[in-house]
Amino acid sequence: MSIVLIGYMGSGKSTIGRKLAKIVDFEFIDLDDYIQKKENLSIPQIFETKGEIYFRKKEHLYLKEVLQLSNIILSLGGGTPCYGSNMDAILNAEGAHSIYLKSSIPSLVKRLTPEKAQRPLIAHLKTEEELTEFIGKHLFERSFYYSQSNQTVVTDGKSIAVIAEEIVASLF
Ligand SMILES: Nc1ncnc2c1ncn2[C@@H]1O[C@H](COP(=O)(O)OP(=O)(O)O)[C@@H](O)[C@H]1O
Ligand SMILES: O=C(O)C1=C[C@@H](OP(=O)(O)O)[C@@H](O)[C@H](O)C1
Ligand SMILES: [Mg+2]
Repeated sequence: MSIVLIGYMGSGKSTIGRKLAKIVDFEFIDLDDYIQKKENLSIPQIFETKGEIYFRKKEHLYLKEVLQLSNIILSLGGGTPCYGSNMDAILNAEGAHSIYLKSSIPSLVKRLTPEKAQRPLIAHLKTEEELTEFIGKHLFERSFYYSQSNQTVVTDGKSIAVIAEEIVASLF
């Protein structure tokens, strides 16, 4: 069995995935890290030099690759389930259990403000108001995909450790 973490940028996929993998002693794969290693470029460099469409093509290719693996905790990028046939591939992958880490707009704004620069889609947004407006619209569009996950876990007001333990308790 594998666990696939889904959710908007800043929902905690990478941080919670790493923690979860330690608890259950599964291999941890962060799809963004996987792409960066395979392409030998950082995510901002890929967007800057090759463009978003190239990134989405590689994201699809490597998603299919890692979905073949078992006993992994897989943290996706925020956009992964929202392009092409990716969400269907996740839902149909054998032994994969998908979890949507659901976070409110204010929580996302708070977590993403200090980390905007590493995320090309929001790096240009200057004020808290701009970030709030962008996330509100973007999350509305993407929720259609996220909400197809097998399970939803609300993250607001919970620490990383509490969320990881909640997931473990719900699964085993
Ligand atoms: N539940 C939480 N409580 C407090 N901080 C959090 C929580 N979830 C994530 N964070 C913080 O938000 C930032 C983004 O988390 P990250 O795991 O990179 O999100 P994602 O991979 O979903 O974009 C990190 O600094 C992380 O420590
Ligand atoms: O939401 C998105 O489209 C993206 C989210 C990022 O991952 P995180 O959700 O881990 O920040 C990364 O894949 C890329 O910057 C694009
Ligand atoms: Mg991440």
